[in-house]
Amino acid sequence: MRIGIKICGLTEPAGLDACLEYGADWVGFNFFARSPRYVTTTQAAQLIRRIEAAPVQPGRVGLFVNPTDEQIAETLDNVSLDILQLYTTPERAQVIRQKFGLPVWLSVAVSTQNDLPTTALADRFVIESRPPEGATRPGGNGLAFPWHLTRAWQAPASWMLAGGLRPETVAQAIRESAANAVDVASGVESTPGVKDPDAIAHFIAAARAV
Ligand SMILES: O=C(O)c1ccccc1NCC(=O)[C@H](O)[C@H](O)COP(=O)(O)O
Repeated sequence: MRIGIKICGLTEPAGLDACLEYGADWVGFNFFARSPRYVTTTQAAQLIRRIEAAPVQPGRVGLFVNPTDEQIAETLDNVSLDILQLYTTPERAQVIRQKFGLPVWLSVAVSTQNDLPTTALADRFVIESRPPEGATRPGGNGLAFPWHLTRAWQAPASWMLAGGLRPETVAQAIRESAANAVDVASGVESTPGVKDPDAIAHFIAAARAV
């Protein structure tokens, strides 16, 4: 099985170029202003020009936290995205999907088995750790949940595993969770918001070797 890999929160060319060189399937651009990985639409559009010049192009995922229609529309006017990753309710995600005509990936915060979704309310679920009390953002906290929780789950749609993955843990996480796709942000960074090209290379190699 080939594991799908998303590297999230690209902010600068070196990190993006590593994703292109080592073959990430998707790259994520974070439009949540309070994130250390936040990019403006101008920055995202500049990075996407590098993708457009590449021979093999990863999918472009835009990440939004409780966005208004206006925020999404303004972003799509300036940035060519393939997928919207949303931190919002399933109902709102459906409305956004209808309105903008792009696949929607819905992030789901998990700490117990009961948190796992049972109906196909998105094109894909991003199954990630519930943020700790007092967290200032709903994702990108570098926190893992017990990976075995997803093993017996009858997933109603495609999904990917996220939260606290690192080059040295991703293989174990895939085995324990039975995920066929993974998502990482902070685990491949040298400092918050700056990707480490070597860590990206190691993460992708480790995941693909499972
Ligand atoms: O990265 C952020 O700062 C962030 C802010 C708000 C919502 C989501 C955010 N990140 C999401 C991701 O990058 C990933 O989907 C996932 O949460 C993995 O993050 P990490 O635990 O850092 O690998």
